[in-house]
Amino acid sequence: MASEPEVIRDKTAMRRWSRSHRSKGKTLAFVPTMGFLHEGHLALVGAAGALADLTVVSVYVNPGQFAPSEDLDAYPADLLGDLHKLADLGVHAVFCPTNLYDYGEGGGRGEVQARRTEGAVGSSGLPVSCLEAAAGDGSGHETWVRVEKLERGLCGMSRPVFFRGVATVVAKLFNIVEPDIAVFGKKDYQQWRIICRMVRDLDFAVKIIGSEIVRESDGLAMSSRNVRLSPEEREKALSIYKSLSKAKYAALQEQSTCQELKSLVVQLVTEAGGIIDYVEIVEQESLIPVEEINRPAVICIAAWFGTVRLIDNMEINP
Ligand SMILES: Nc1ncnc2c1ncn2[C@@H]1O[C@H](COP(=O)(O)OP(=O)(O)OP(=O)(O)O)[C@@H](O)[C@H]1O
Ligand SMILES: CC(C)(CO)[C@@H](O)C(=O)[O-]
Ligand code: BAL
Repeated sequence: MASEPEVIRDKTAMRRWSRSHRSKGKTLAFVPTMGFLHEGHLALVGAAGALADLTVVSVYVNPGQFAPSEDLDAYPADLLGDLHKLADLGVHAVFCPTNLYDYGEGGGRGEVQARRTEGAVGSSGLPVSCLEAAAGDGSGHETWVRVEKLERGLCGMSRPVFFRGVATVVAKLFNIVEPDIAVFGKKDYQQWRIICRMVRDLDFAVKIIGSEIVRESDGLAMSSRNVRLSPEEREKALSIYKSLSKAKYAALQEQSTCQELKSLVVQLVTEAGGIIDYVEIVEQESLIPVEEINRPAVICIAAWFGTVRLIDNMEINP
């Protein structure tokens, strides 16, 4: 039986742990998560375990990537359950930071307490994240990593603070954990591409692995947010997978135009009762919209079912 992972809550202790193992020649693979782990996460952890001597998983719901109007407070959590699952997989350390944005007296605000300030805007006039909203005037943490073009479209349209928050927290986690390899899921396709670009552009010495989407047996992409769907919404949400599969078939067999493919997905999801945020077909690496599928593309969707916003995608390789 595998031994229990070391649970580390302090960022300095995390860096010390990593450095002590790295100084003995061990390689580290890292899987960042927001917890409430499901088989999708566990597949990433399994992939990570095969790629390095030691595996570190972080469990942290990052206020810096949620706008005050989003679902930070409703995000599901089950740390004990997560630790059991990670112990079964032989994970070596679980990083659950309590001081990620704490820079000491006078230099930071400690961890976020008050999170919600609807419609908060920063001094730049741009919407702020729950991190700045909690600090009141945004004077705590003020350094942000932005992957300027890749963050604009798709989820970036309706979540304007999301990707700078993700890029920033992942950069912080990389600086603390100092992994050799990090594994991200392709379910969050734009996020994965953004992290790859950030690592390239900023010369992080971390190899990024993109891991395939893990689905429920009926096709719904696994997501921590699925637990917030009612049984009826869960049924309706299946229209995402069904419509993407039909669109992929139509792209490959019938050479439909991208406009036709997008209309098909919009129609099927809307008929099922979903509210479309976006449906877009983009190049796999640049995420630039395409008119015709004559090169590797990916069809991406975000849609609401009740109060739950789900994302999914399917790569199309002509
Ligand atoms: N079904 C899945 N297949 C593959 N990777 C996944 C899947 N679900 C999540 N991941 C990956 O796990 C990592 C952590 O994601 P996260 O903790 O946000 O889980 P999540 O299920 O995506 O939650 P939610 O979608 O509700 O935010 C990310 O790299 C994400 O892409
Ligand atoms: C990468 C991540 C852990 C950063 O908070 C998060 O966006 C996620 O779980 O996908
Ligand atoms: N998996 C993406 C994290 C988020 O939606 O905030």
